[in-house]
Amino acid sequence: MMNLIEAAQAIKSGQVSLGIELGSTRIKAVLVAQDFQTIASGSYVWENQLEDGVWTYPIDAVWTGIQASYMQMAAEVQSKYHEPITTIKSIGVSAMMHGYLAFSKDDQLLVPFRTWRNNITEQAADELTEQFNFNIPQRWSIAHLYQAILNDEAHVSQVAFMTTLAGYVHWQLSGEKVLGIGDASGVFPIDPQTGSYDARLVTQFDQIKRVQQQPWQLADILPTVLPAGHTAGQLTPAGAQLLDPSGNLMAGSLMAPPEGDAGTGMVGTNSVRKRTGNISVGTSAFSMVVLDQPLKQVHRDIDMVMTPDGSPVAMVHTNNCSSDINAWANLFNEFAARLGVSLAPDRLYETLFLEATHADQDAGGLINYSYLSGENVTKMPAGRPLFVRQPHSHFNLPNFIQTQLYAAFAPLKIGMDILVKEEQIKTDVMIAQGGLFKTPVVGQQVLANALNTPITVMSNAGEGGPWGMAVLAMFAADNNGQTLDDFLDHNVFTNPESMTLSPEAAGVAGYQTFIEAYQAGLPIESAAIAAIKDEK
Ligand SMILES: Nc1ncnc2c1ncn2[C@@H]1O[C@H](COP(=O)(O)OP(=O)(O)O)[C@@H](O)[C@H]1O
Ligand SMILES: O=C(CO)[C@@H](O)[C@@H](O)COP(=O)(O)O
Repeated sequence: MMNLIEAAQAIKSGQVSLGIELGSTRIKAVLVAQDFQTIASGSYVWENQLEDGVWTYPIDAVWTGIQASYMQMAAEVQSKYHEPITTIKSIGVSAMMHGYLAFSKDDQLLVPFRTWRNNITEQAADELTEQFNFNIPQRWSIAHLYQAILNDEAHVSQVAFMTTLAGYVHWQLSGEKVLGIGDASGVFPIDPQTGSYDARLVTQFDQIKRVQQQPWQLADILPTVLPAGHTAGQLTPAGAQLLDPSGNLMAGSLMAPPEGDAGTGMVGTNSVRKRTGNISVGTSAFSMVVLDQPLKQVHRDIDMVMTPDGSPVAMVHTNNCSSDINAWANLFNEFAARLGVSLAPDRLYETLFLEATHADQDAGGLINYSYLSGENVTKMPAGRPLFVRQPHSHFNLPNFIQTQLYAAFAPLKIGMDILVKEEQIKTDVMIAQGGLFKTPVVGQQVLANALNTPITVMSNAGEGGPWGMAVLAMFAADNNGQTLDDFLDHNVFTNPESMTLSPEAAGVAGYQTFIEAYQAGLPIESAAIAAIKDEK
Protein backbone atom coordinates (compact mmCIF):
# COMPACT_ATOMS: atom_id res chain seq x y z
CA MET A 1 0.00 0.00 0.00
CA MET A 2 1.33 3.44 -1.00
CA ASN A 3 2.18 5.98 1.66
CA LEU A 4 1.01 9.58 1.47
CA ILE A 5 4.10 10.84 -0.37
CA GLU A 6 4.02 8.02 -2.93
CA ALA A 7 0.33 8.62 -3.54
CA ALA A 8 0.93 12.37 -3.98
CA GLN A 9 3.68 11.58 -6.48
CA ALA A 10 1.37 9.19 -8.38
CA ILE A 11 -1.27 11.92 -8.61
CA LYS A 12 1.27 14.51 -9.75
CA SER A 13 2.66 12.25 -12.47
CA GLY A 14 -0.81 11.13 -13.58
CA GLN A 15 -0.21 7.47 -12.69
CA VAL A 16 -3.83 7.04 -11.63
CA SER A 17 -7.02 5.67 -13.17
CA LEU A 18 -10.58 6.86 -12.78
CA GLY A 19 -13.71 4.72 -12.66
CA ILE A 20 -17.09 6.41 -12.93
CA GLU A 21 -20.33 4.52 -12.34
CA LEU A 22 -23.84 5.84 -12.80
CA GLY A 23 -25.94 3.57 -10.61
CA SER A 24 -29.66 3.96 -10.10
CA THR A 25 -29.36 5.92 -6.86
CA ARG A 26 -25.74 7.00 -6.74
CA ILE A 27 -23.22 8.33 -9.24
CA LYS A 28 -19.74 7.48 -8.05
CA ALA A 29 -16.19 8.47 -9.05
CA VAL A 30 -13.25 6.47 -7.73
CA LEU A 31 -9.57 7.34 -8.29
CA VAL A 32 -7.29 4.33 -8.11
CA ALA A 33 -3.47 4.13 -7.97
CA GLN A 34 -1.47 1.66 -10.04
CA ASP A 35 -1.41 -0.72 -7.05
CA PHE A 36 -5.23 -0.85 -7.35
CA GLN A 37 -5.77 0.94 -4.04
CA THR A 38 -8.44 3.62 -3.93
CA ILE A 39 -6.92 7.08 -3.43
CA ALA A 40 -10.12 9.12 -3.29
CA SER A 41 -13.79 8.90 -4.18
CA GLY A 42 -16.84 11.09 -4.63
CA SER A 43 -20.54 10.44 -5.07
CA TYR A 44 -23.82 12.11 -5.86
CA VAL A 45 -27.31 10.93 -4.97
CA TRP A 46 -29.96 10.95 -7.69
CA GLU A 47 -33.29 9.24 -8.15
CA ASN A 48 -35.28 8.04 -11.12
CA GLN A 49 -38.66 9.67 -11.75
CA LEU A 50 -41.86 8.22 -13.11
CA GLU A 51 -42.79 10.80 -15.79
CA ASP A 52 -45.81 10.13 -18.01
CA GLY A 53 -45.57 6.45 -17.13
CA VAL A 54 -41.84 6.23 -17.98
CA TRP A 55 -39.01 5.77 -15.45
CA THR A 56 -36.43 8.35 -16.45
CA TYR A 57 -33.71 10.79 -15.39
CA PRO A 58 -33.29 14.24 -16.95
CA ILE A 59 -30.18 14.14 -19.14
CA ASP A 60 -28.77 17.27 -17.45
CA ALA A 61 -28.77 15.41 -14.15
CA VAL A 62 -26.24 12.97 -15.66
CA TRP A 63 -23.71 15.80 -15.99
CA THR A 64 -24.63 17.52 -12.74
CA GLY A 65 -24.04 14.20 -10.97
CA ILE A 66 -20.80 13.31 -12.75
CA GLN A 67 -19.35 16.77 -12.14
CA ALA A 68 -20.40 16.77 -8.49
CA SER A 69 -18.86 13.31 -7.91
CA TYR A 70 -15.66 14.31 -9.73
CA MET A 71 -15.44 17.57 -7.81
CA GLN A 72 -15.87 15.81 -4.46
CA MET A 73 -13.18 13.29 -5.40
CA ALA A 74 -10.81 16.05 -6.58
CA ALA A 75 -11.41 17.99 -3.36
CA GLU A 76 -10.50 14.90 -1.33
CA VAL A 77 -7.31 14.51 -3.36
CA GLN A 78 -6.42 18.17 -2.82
CA SER A 79 -7.02 18.08 0.93
CA LYS A 80 -5.31 14.71 1.53
CA TYR A 81 -2.40 14.92 -0.91
CA HIS A 82 -2.17 18.67 -1.63
CA GLU A 83 -2.16 18.07 -5.38
CA PRO A 84 -4.70 19.01 -8.05
CA ILE A 85 -5.65 16.27 -10.52
CA THR A 86 -4.28 17.37 -13.90
CA THR A 87 -3.60 14.10 -15.73
CA ILE A 88 -5.27 10.74 -15.47
CA LYS A 89 -3.70 7.80 -17.23
CA SER A 90 -6.91 5.97 -18.06
CA ILE A 91 -10.63 6.45 -17.50
CA GLY A 92 -13.61 4.13 -17.69
CA VAL A 93 -17.33 4.83 -17.53
CA SER A 94 -19.87 2.32 -16.34
CA ALA A 95 -23.60 2.66 -15.74
CA MET A 96 -26.93 0.97 -15.28
CA MET A 97 -27.41 -1.10 -18.42
CA HIS A 98 -30.01 -1.42 -21.17
CA GLY A 99 -32.81 1.12 -21.67
CA TYR A 100 -33.14 3.53 -24.52
CA LEU A 101 -31.18 6.67 -25.39
CA ALA A 102 -31.88 7.54 -29.04
CA PHE A 103 -30.32 10.46 -30.92
CA SER A 104 -31.01 12.25 -34.20
CA LYS A 105 -28.35 12.90 -36.84
CA ASP A 106 -27.76 16.26 -35.12
CA ASP A 107 -27.04 14.42 -31.86
CA GLN A 108 -30.31 15.57 -30.27
CA LEU A 109 -31.91 13.26 -27.71
CA LEU A 110 -35.18 12.25 -29.39
CA VAL A 111 -37.20 11.10 -26.35
CA PRO A 112 -36.49 11.18 -22.60
CA PHE A 113 -34.14 8.41 -21.42
CA ARG A 114 -36.15 5.19 -20.89
CA THR A 115 -34.32 3.31 -18.14
CA TRP A 116 -33.96 -0.44 -17.50
CA ARG A 117 -36.67 -0.13 -14.86
CA ASN A 118 -39.58 0.27 -17.28
CA ASN A 119 -42.05 -2.50 -17.97
CA ILE A 120 -43.41 -0.91 -21.14
CA THR A 121 -42.04 -3.22 -23.81
CA GLU A 122 -43.87 -6.48 -23.16
CA GLN A 123 -45.16 -6.98 -26.69
CA ALA A 124 -41.77 -6.23 -28.27
CA ALA A 125 -39.89 -8.44 -25.81
CA ASP A 126 -42.29 -11.36 -26.36
CA GLU A 127 -42.21 -11.11 -30.16
CA LEU A 128 -38.44 -10.78 -30.36
CA THR A 129 -37.87 -13.67 -27.94
CA GLU A 130 -40.01 -15.88 -30.14
CA GLN A 131 -38.42 -14.71 -33.41
CA PHE A 132 -34.85 -14.99 -32.15
CA ASN A 133 -35.34 -18.07 -29.95
CA PHE A 134 -33.24 -16.05 -27.49
CA ASN A 135 -34.56 -14.42 -24.34
CA ILE A 136 -35.08 -10.68 -24.83
CA PRO A 137 -36.05 -9.13 -21.49
CA GLN A 138 -38.20 -6.02 -21.45
CA ARG A 139 -35.29 -3.85 -20.35
CA TRP A 140 -33.02 -4.76 -23.30
CA SER A 141 -32.44 -1.74 -25.59
CA ILE A 142 -33.64 -3.63 -28.65
CA ALA A 143 -36.98 -4.28 -26.93
CA HIS A 144 -37.34 -0.54 -26.34
CA LEU A 145 -36.52 0.27 -29.97
CA TYR A 146 -38.91 -2.35 -31.33
CA GLN A 147 -41.68 -1.31 -28.94
CA ALA A 148 -41.29 2.29 -30.16
CA ILE A 149 -41.72 0.94 -33.70
CA LEU A 150 -44.80 -1.08 -32.68
CA ASN A 151 -46.20 2.06 -31.02
CA ASP A 152 -45.71 4.01 -34.29
CA GLU A 153 -43.73 6.61 -32.39
CA ALA A 154 -42.90 9.50 -34.70
CA HIS A 155 -39.29 9.81 -33.56
CA VAL A 156 -38.25 6.33 -34.70
CA SER A 157 -37.55 7.26 -38.33
CA GLN A 158 -35.16 9.96 -37.13
CA VAL A 159 -32.99 7.64 -35.01
CA ALA A 160 -29.37 7.94 -36.15
CA PHE A 161 -27.72 6.44 -33.06
CA MET A 162 -28.86 4.57 -29.97
CA THR A 163 -26.82 3.61 -26.97
CA THR A 164 -26.79 2.92 -23.24
CA LEU A 165 -26.11 5.45 -20.48
CA ALA A 166 -22.43 4.42 -20.22
CA GLY A 167 -22.15 4.58 -24.02
CA TYR A 168 -23.64 8.07 -24.05
CA VAL A 169 -21.29 9.43 -21.38
CA HIS A 170 -18.29 7.78 -23.06
CA TRP A 171 -19.30 9.31 -26.40
CA GLN A 172 -19.52 12.80 -24.89
CA LEU A 173 -16.12 12.42 -23.23
CA SER A 174 -14.24 10.85 -26.14
CA GLY A 175 -16.26 11.33 -29.33
CA GLU A 176 -16.36 7.51 -29.78
CA LYS A 177 -19.60 5.63 -30.37
CA VAL A 178 -18.56 2.32 -28.80
CA LEU A 179 -19.64 -0.10 -26.07
CA GLY A 180 -17.83 -2.73 -24.04
CA ILE A 181 -19.07 -6.21 -24.90
CA GLY A 182 -20.81 -6.67 -21.54
CA ASP A 183 -22.85 -3.52 -21.90
CA ALA A 184 -23.51 -4.27 -25.59
CA SER A 185 -24.93 -7.68 -24.58
CA GLY A 186 -27.80 -5.82 -22.90
CA VAL A 187 -28.54 -3.92 -26.09
CA PHE A 188 -28.74 -6.79 -28.56
CA PRO A 189 -27.68 -10.48 -28.40
CA ILE A 190 -23.95 -11.02 -28.91
CA ASP A 191 -22.39 -13.89 -30.85
CA PRO A 192 -19.61 -15.20 -28.56
CA GLN A 193 -17.68 -16.41 -31.65
CA THR A 194 -17.42 -13.00 -33.31
CA GLY A 195 -17.56 -10.85 -30.18
CA SER A 196 -20.10 -8.57 -31.84
CA TYR A 197 -23.86 -8.39 -32.35
CA ASP A 198 -25.23 -11.71 -33.64
CA ALA A 199 -25.23 -11.07 -37.42
CA ARG A 200 -27.98 -13.61 -38.11
CA LEU A 201 -30.30 -11.97 -35.57
CA VAL A 202 -29.43 -8.48 -36.83
CA THR A 203 -30.56 -9.58 -40.33
CA GLN A 204 -33.70 -11.17 -38.87
CA PHE A 205 -34.52 -7.91 -37.10
CA ASP A 206 -33.98 -5.84 -40.24
CA GLN A 207 -36.32 -8.17 -42.13
CA ILE A 208 -39.29 -7.59 -39.82
CA LYS A 209 -41.84 -5.77 -41.98
CA ARG A 210 -42.25 -2.76 -39.72
CA VAL A 211 -38.50 -2.44 -39.35
CA GLN A 212 -38.04 -2.56 -43.12
CA GLN A 213 -40.15 0.59 -43.35
CA GLN A 214 -37.53 2.55 -41.39
CA PRO A 215 -34.89 4.60 -43.24
CA TRP A 216 -32.09 2.91 -41.26
CA GLN A 217 -30.76 -0.59 -40.75
CA LEU A 218 -29.92 -1.78 -37.25
CA ALA A 219 -26.15 -1.95 -37.80
CA ASP A 220 -26.15 1.75 -38.81
CA ILE A 221 -27.51 2.93 -35.47
CA LEU A 222 -25.80 0.63 -32.93
CA PRO A 223 -22.48 1.42 -31.23
CA THR A 224 -19.37 -0.62 -32.14
CA VAL A 225 -18.59 -3.45 -29.70
CA LEU A 226 -15.18 -3.72 -28.01
CA PRO A 227 -13.82 -6.27 -25.53
CA ALA A 228 -12.02 -5.31 -22.32
CA GLY A 229 -8.35 -4.48 -22.83
CA HIS A 230 -8.94 -2.49 -26.01
CA THR A 231 -8.50 1.24 -26.28
CA ALA A 232 -11.77 3.08 -26.85
CA GLY A 233 -10.47 6.56 -27.67
CA GLN A 234 -9.06 9.39 -25.63
CA LEU A 235 -10.51 12.09 -23.40
CA THR A 236 -11.04 15.07 -25.68
CA PRO A 237 -10.56 18.71 -24.57
CA ALA A 238 -14.35 19.13 -24.56
CA GLY A 239 -14.65 15.89 -22.56
CA ALA A 240 -12.09 17.08 -19.99
CA GLN A 241 -14.06 20.30 -19.55
CA LEU A 242 -17.29 18.33 -19.16
CA LEU A 243 -15.80 16.10 -16.46
CA ASP A 244 -13.95 18.86 -14.63
CA PRO A 245 -15.37 22.33 -15.33
CA SER A 246 -12.65 23.81 -13.06
CA GLY A 247 -10.28 23.32 -16.01
CA ASN A 248 -7.57 21.46 -14.02
CA LEU A 249 -7.95 18.19 -15.89
CA MET A 250 -6.13 17.91 -19.20
CA ALA A 251 -7.28 15.96 -22.24
CA GLY A 252 -5.57 12.82 -23.50
CA SER A 253 -6.45 10.11 -20.94
CA LEU A 254 -6.88 6.70 -22.50
CA MET A 255 -10.55 5.67 -22.41
CA ALA A 256 -11.53 2.05 -21.77
CA PRO A 257 -14.59 0.50 -23.46
CA PRO A 258 -17.63 1.68 -21.44
CA GLU A 259 -19.23 -1.15 -19.48
CA GLY A 260 -22.45 -2.02 -17.73
CA ASP A 261 -22.68 -2.34 -13.98
CA ALA A 262 -23.02 -6.11 -14.39
CA GLY A 263 -19.53 -6.27 -15.96
CA THR A 264 -17.94 -3.95 -13.42
CA GLY A 265 -19.56 -5.98 -10.63
CA MET A 266 -17.94 -9.12 -12.07
CA VAL A 267 -14.54 -7.40 -12.18
CA GLY A 268 -14.98 -5.90 -8.71
CA THR A 269 -15.61 -9.38 -7.30
CA ASN A 270 -13.04 -11.20 -9.45
CA SER A 271 -15.82 -13.21 -11.07
CA VAL A 272 -15.06 -13.31 -14.79
CA ARG A 273 -13.67 -16.85 -14.82
CA LYS A 274 -15.96 -19.70 -15.89
CA ARG A 275 -18.21 -21.16 -13.14
CA THR A 276 -17.77 -18.16 -10.86
CA GLY A 277 -20.82 -16.40 -9.48
CA ASN A 278 -21.55 -12.95 -8.16
CA ILE A 279 -24.49 -10.87 -7.04
CA SER A 280 -25.11 -7.14 -7.28
CA VAL A 281 -27.41 -5.68 -4.66
CA GLY A 282 -28.72 -2.13 -4.97
CA THR A 283 -31.89 -0.64 -6.42
CA SER A 284 -32.18 -3.87 -8.38
CA ALA A 285 -30.64 -7.22 -7.51
CA PHE A 286 -29.04 -9.55 -10.01
CA SER A 287 -27.00 -12.70 -9.76
CA MET A 288 -24.65 -13.84 -12.48
CA VAL A 289 -22.88 -17.11 -13.21
CA VAL A 290 -20.22 -17.32 -15.92
CA LEU A 291 -21.19 -20.38 -17.97
CA ASP A 292 -18.96 -23.23 -19.00
CA GLN A 293 -21.61 -24.65 -21.32
CA PRO A 294 -24.69 -23.25 -23.09
CA LEU A 295 -28.06 -23.31 -21.31
CA LYS A 296 -30.31 -26.24 -22.20
CA GLN A 297 -33.17 -24.03 -23.28
CA VAL A 298 -34.40 -20.46 -23.55
CA HIS A 299 -35.88 -19.19 -20.25
CA ARG A 300 -37.80 -15.98 -19.87
CA ASP A 301 -36.35 -15.58 -16.36
CA ILE A 302 -32.72 -16.15 -17.26
CA ASP A 303 -30.97 -13.40 -19.19
CA MET A 304 -27.85 -14.01 -21.26
CA VAL A 305 -25.18 -11.35 -20.93
CA MET A 306 -21.39 -11.31 -21.35
CA THR A 307 -18.36 -10.77 -19.17
CA PRO A 308 -16.31 -7.70 -20.22
CA ASP A 309 -13.97 -10.12 -22.02
CA GLY A 310 -16.78 -11.87 -23.86
CA SER A 311 -17.80 -15.07 -22.04
CA PRO A 312 -21.51 -15.91 -21.78
CA VAL A 313 -23.14 -15.31 -18.40
CA ALA A 314 -26.54 -16.46 -17.10
CA MET A 315 -28.23 -13.70 -15.12
CA VAL A 316 -31.27 -13.66 -12.86
CA HIS A 317 -32.40 -10.05 -12.62
CA THR A 318 -35.02 -8.47 -10.39
CA ASN A 319 -36.18 -4.89 -10.74
CA ASN A 320 -36.84 -4.26 -7.06
CA CYS A 321 -34.46 -4.66 -4.18
CA SER A 322 -33.49 -1.68 -2.01
CA SER A 323 -35.98 1.04 -3.04
CA ASP A 324 -38.58 0.08 -0.44
CA ILE A 325 -35.93 -0.18 2.28
CA ASN A 326 -34.98 3.39 1.37
CA ALA A 327 -38.60 4.54 1.53
CA TRP A 328 -39.02 3.18 5.06
CA ALA A 329 -35.56 4.38 6.12
CA ASN A 330 -36.58 7.88 5.01
CA LEU A 331 -39.76 7.63 7.06
CA PHE A 332 -37.83 6.63 10.19
CA ASN A 333 -35.39 9.42 9.47
CA GLU A 334 -38.22 11.96 9.31
CA PHE A 335 -39.51 10.72 12.63
CA ALA A 336 -36.02 10.93 14.17
CA ALA A 337 -35.76 14.50 12.84
CA ARG A 338 -39.09 15.39 14.51
CA LEU A 339 -37.51 14.26 17.76
CA GLY A 340 -34.56 16.52 17.04
CA VAL A 341 -32.22 13.65 16.13
CA SER A 342 -30.20 14.15 12.98
CA LEU A 343 -28.76 10.94 11.53
CA ALA A 344 -26.08 10.60 8.84
CA PRO A 345 -27.33 8.16 6.16
CA ASP A 346 -24.90 5.35 7.09
CA ARG A 347 -25.89 5.64 10.76
CA LEU A 348 -29.56 5.46 9.82
CA TYR A 349 -29.09 2.23 7.84
CA GLU A 350 -26.80 0.70 10.45
CA THR A 351 -29.20 1.43 13.29
CA LEU A 352 -32.16 -0.03 11.42
CA PHE A 353 -30.29 -3.06 10.06
CA LEU A 354 -28.93 -3.95 13.49
CA GLU A 355 -32.53 -4.23 14.72
CA ALA A 356 -32.95 -7.19 12.38
CA THR A 357 -30.40 -9.17 14.37
CA HIS A 358 -33.02 -9.41 17.19
CA ALA A 359 -35.81 -10.55 14.87
CA ASP A 360 -37.68 -13.84 14.75
CA GLN A 361 -36.24 -16.14 12.09
CA ASP A 362 -39.51 -16.11 10.15
CA ALA A 363 -39.80 -12.32 10.57
CA GLY A 364 -42.82 -12.78 12.83
CA GLY A 365 -45.23 -13.62 10.03
CA LEU A 366 -44.94 -10.18 8.42
CA ILE A 367 -44.87 -9.87 4.62
CA ASN A 368 -43.65 -7.07 2.39
CA TYR A 369 -43.85 -6.65 -1.38
CA SER A 370 -41.11 -4.16 -2.25
CA TYR A 371 -42.45 -3.44 -5.73
CA LEU A 372 -41.85 0.22 -6.49
CA SER A 373 -41.89 -0.71 -10.15
CA GLY A 374 -43.09 -3.78 -12.03
CA GLU A 375 -41.28 -7.05 -11.39
CA ASN A 376 -40.28 -9.43 -14.16
CA VAL A 377 -39.69 -12.58 -12.07
CA THR A 378 -43.11 -12.53 -10.41
CA LYS A 379 -44.80 -11.10 -13.52
CA MET A 380 -46.05 -7.86 -11.99
CA PRO A 381 -46.65 -5.18 -14.63
CA ALA A 382 -46.40 -2.24 -12.23
CA GLY A 383 -45.41 -1.45 -8.66
CA ARG A 384 -47.58 -1.04 -5.57
CA PRO A 385 -45.34 -1.45 -2.50
CA LEU A 386 -47.33 -3.34 0.13
CA PHE A 387 -46.84 -4.33 3.74
CA VAL A 388 -49.18 -7.06 5.04
CA ARG A 389 -49.64 -8.66 8.45
CA GLN A 390 -52.13 -10.78 10.29
CA PRO A 391 -53.74 -9.88 13.62
CA HIS A 392 -51.52 -12.40 15.42
CA SER A 393 -48.28 -11.53 13.59
CA HIS A 394 -45.41 -10.50 15.81
CA PHE A 395 -45.24 -6.86 14.77
CA ASN A 396 -42.21 -5.08 16.20
CA LEU A 397 -39.28 -3.10 14.85
CA PRO A 398 -36.80 -6.01 14.54
CA ASN A 399 -39.32 -8.11 12.60
CA PHE A 400 -40.33 -5.15 10.47
CA ILE A 401 -36.74 -4.49 9.37
CA GLN A 402 -36.11 -8.20 8.91
CA THR A 403 -39.17 -8.32 6.66
CA GLN A 404 -37.77 -5.47 4.59
CA LEU A 405 -34.49 -7.34 4.12
CA TYR A 406 -36.26 -10.64 3.43
CA ALA A 407 -38.52 -8.98 0.88
CA ALA A 408 -35.63 -7.19 -0.85
CA PHE A 409 -34.20 -10.58 -1.80
CA ALA A 410 -37.50 -12.40 -2.43
CA PRO A 411 -37.73 -11.99 -6.25
CA LEU A 412 -34.04 -12.95 -6.51
CA LYS A 413 -34.66 -16.07 -4.41
CA ILE A 414 -37.57 -17.09 -6.67
CA GLY A 415 -35.49 -16.46 -9.82
CA MET A 416 -32.43 -18.29 -8.47
CA ASP A 417 -34.53 -21.34 -7.69
CA ILE A 418 -35.37 -21.52 -11.41
CA LEU A 419 -31.68 -21.34 -12.32
CA VAL A 420 -30.81 -24.10 -9.89
CA LYS A 421 -33.81 -26.38 -10.53
CA GLU A 422 -34.09 -26.12 -14.31
CA GLU A 423 -30.47 -25.66 -15.34
CA GLN A 424 -28.70 -27.18 -12.31
CA ILE A 425 -26.47 -24.09 -12.26
CA LYS A 426 -25.05 -23.54 -8.82
CA THR A 427 -21.69 -22.26 -7.65
CA ASP A 428 -20.06 -23.20 -4.35
CA VAL A 429 -20.08 -19.59 -3.24
CA MET A 430 -21.42 -16.29 -4.57
CA ILE A 431 -19.51 -13.04 -4.17
CA ALA A 432 -21.81 -10.12 -3.51
CA GLN A 433 -21.32 -6.37 -3.82
CA GLY A 434 -23.43 -3.24 -3.67
CA GLY A 435 -24.46 -0.45 -1.34
CA LEU A 436 -26.50 -2.74 0.92
CA PHE A 437 -23.26 -4.25 2.25
CA LYS A 438 -22.03 -0.91 3.56
CA THR A 439 -23.57 -2.12 6.82
CA PRO A 440 -21.51 -5.24 7.43
CA VAL A 441 -22.85 -8.74 8.12
CA VAL A 442 -26.62 -8.12 8.41
CA GLY A 443 -27.62 -8.04 4.72
CA GLN A 444 -24.94 -10.58 3.90
CA GLN A 445 -26.30 -13.15 6.37
CA VAL A 446 -29.87 -12.64 5.19
CA LEU A 447 -28.74 -13.19 1.58
CA ALA A 448 -26.82 -16.35 2.55
CA ASN A 449 -29.90 -17.70 4.33
CA ALA A 450 -32.28 -16.69 1.55
CA LEU A 451 -30.25 -18.38 -1.20
CA ASN A 452 -28.95 -21.14 1.09
CA THR A 453 -25.46 -20.48 -0.30
CA PRO A 454 -22.30 -19.09 1.27
CA ILE A 455 -21.91 -15.41 0.43
CA THR A 456 -18.55 -13.66 0.28
CA VAL A 457 -18.30 -9.90 0.55
CA MET A 458 -15.06 -8.08 -0.20
CA SER A 459 -13.86 -5.01 1.65
CA ASN A 460 -14.58 -2.83 -1.41
CA ALA A 461 -18.18 -4.11 -1.67
CA GLY A 462 -19.87 -0.73 -1.17
CA GLU A 463 -18.01 0.79 -4.14
CA GLY A 464 -17.30 -2.45 -6.06
CA GLY A 465 -18.70 -1.17 -9.37
CA PRO A 466 -16.75 2.07 -9.92
CA TRP A 467 -13.61 0.44 -8.54
CA GLY A 468 -14.12 -2.46 -11.00
CA MET A 469 -14.44 0.10 -13.81
CA ALA A 470 -11.17 1.77 -12.75
CA VAL A 471 -9.53 -1.66 -12.85
CA LEU A 472 -10.87 -2.16 -16.39
CA ALA A 473 -9.42 1.24 -17.31
CA MET A 474 -6.03 0.06 -16.00
CA PHE A 475 -6.40 -3.20 -17.91
CA ALA A 476 -7.03 -1.21 -21.11
CA ALA A 477 -3.90 0.87 -20.51
CA ASP A 478 -1.49 -1.87 -19.42
CA ASN A 479 -2.26 -5.55 -19.79
CA ASN A 480 0.87 -7.02 -21.39
CA GLY A 481 -1.33 -9.29 -23.45
CA GLN A 482 -2.75 -11.04 -20.35
CA THR A 483 -6.33 -12.28 -20.35
CA LEU A 484 -8.68 -10.43 -18.00
CA ASP A 485 -9.10 -13.40 -15.63
CA ASP A 486 -5.32 -13.84 -15.31
CA PHE A 487 -4.82 -10.10 -14.89
CA LEU A 488 -7.34 -10.07 -12.03
CA ASP A 489 -5.85 -13.14 -10.33
CA HIS A 490 -2.18 -12.24 -10.79
CA ASN A 491 -2.15 -8.46 -10.54
CA VAL A 492 -5.26 -7.26 -8.74
CA PHE A 493 -6.66 -9.80 -6.26
CA THR A 494 -3.33 -11.02 -4.91
CA ASN A 495 -4.36 -10.50 -1.31
CA PRO A 496 -8.09 -9.78 -1.22
CA GLU A 497 -9.74 -8.78 2.02
CA SER A 498 -13.01 -10.65 2.19
CA MET A 499 -15.43 -12.30 4.56
CA THR A 500 -17.62 -15.31 3.84
CA LEU A 501 -20.81 -16.11 5.74
CA SER A 502 -22.43 -19.50 5.44
CA PRO A 503 -26.17 -20.10 5.64
CA GLU A 504 -27.45 -20.75 9.18
CA ALA A 505 -29.96 -23.61 9.48
CA ALA A 506 -32.49 -21.66 11.55
CA GLY A 507 -32.26 -18.66 9.24
CA VAL A 508 -32.68 -20.83 6.13
CA ALA A 509 -35.80 -22.43 7.63
CA GLY A 510 -37.16 -19.03 8.71
CA TYR A 511 -36.62 -17.58 5.25
CA GLN A 512 -38.35 -20.60 3.70
CA THR A 513 -41.42 -19.95 5.87
CA PHE A 514 -41.36 -16.31 4.80
CA ILE A 515 -41.00 -17.03 1.08
CA GLU A 516 -43.86 -19.54 1.11
CA ALA A 517 -46.16 -16.95 2.67
CA TYR A 518 -44.83 -14.35 0.23
CA GLN A 519 -45.58 -16.52 -2.79
CA ALA A 520 -49.00 -17.47 -1.48
CA GLY A 521 -49.81 -13.78 -1.07
CA LEU A 522 -48.68 -12.63 -4.53
CA PRO A 523 -52.31 -12.31 -5.75
CA ILE A 524 -52.65 -9.41 -3.26
CA GLU A 525 -49.99 -7.52 -5.21
CA SER A 526 -51.76 -8.27 -8.50
CA ALA A 527 -55.05 -7.09 -7.00
CA ALA A 528 -53.44 -3.87 -5.77
CA ILE A 529 -52.06 -3.16 -9.24
CA ALA A 530 -55.49 -3.74 -10.78
CA ALA A 531 -57.43 -1.82 -8.13
CA ILE A 532 -55.19 1.14 -7.39
CA LYS A 533 -54.58 3.09 -10.56
CA ASP A 534 -51.47 5.18 -10.97
CA GLU A 535 -52.72 8.75 -11.08
CA LYS A 536 -49.70 9.91 -13.13
N1 LIG B 1 -24.81 2.38 5.15
C1 LIG B 1 -25.62 1.59 4.45
N2 LIG B 1 -25.95 0.38 4.92
C2 LIG B 1 -26.76 -0.45 4.24
N3 LIG B 1 -27.32 -0.13 3.06
C3 LIG B 1 -27.02 1.06 2.52
C4 LIG B 1 -26.17 1.98 3.18
N4 LIG B 1 -26.05 3.07 2.38
C5 LIG B 1 -26.79 2.84 1.29
N5 LIG B 1 -27.39 1.63 1.36
C6 LIG B 1 -28.26 0.99 0.36
O1 LIG B 1 -27.51 0.82 -0.82
C7 LIG B 1 -28.26 1.30 -1.94
C8 LIG B 1 -27.33 1.81 -3.01
O2 LIG B 1 -26.54 0.77 -3.48
P1 LIG B 1 -25.76 0.89 -4.85
O3 LIG B 1 -25.01 -0.37 -5.04
O4 LIG B 1 -25.02 2.17 -4.91
O5 LIG B 1 -27.03 0.90 -5.81
P2 LIG B 1 -27.45 1.59 -7.16
O6 LIG B 1 -26.42 1.19 -8.17
O7 LIG B 1 -28.76 0.96 -7.41
O8 LIG B 1 -27.54 3.06 -6.94
C9 LIG B 1 -29.10 2.40 -1.37
O9 LIG B 1 -30.25 2.63 -2.18
C10 LIG B 1 -29.44 1.87 0.02
O10 LIG B 1 -30.58 1.03 -0.02
O1 LIG C 1 -30.26 -4.22 -15.60
C1 LIG C 1 -29.18 -4.28 -15.08
C2 LIG C 1 -28.27 -5.41 -15.31
O2 LIG C 1 -28.80 -6.30 -16.27
C3 LIG C 1 -28.68 -3.18 -14.19
O3 LIG C 1 -27.90 -2.33 -14.93
C4 LIG C 1 -29.84 -2.44 -13.55
O4 LIG C 1 -30.56 -3.37 -12.83
C5 LIG C 1 -29.39 -1.30 -12.66
O5 LIG C 1 -28.61 -1.73 -11.58
P1 LIG C 1 -28.50 -0.96 -10.18
O6 LIG C 1 -29.70 -1.31 -9.39
O7 LIG C 1 -28.38 0.48 -10.47
O8 LIG C 1 -27.24 -1.52 -9.55
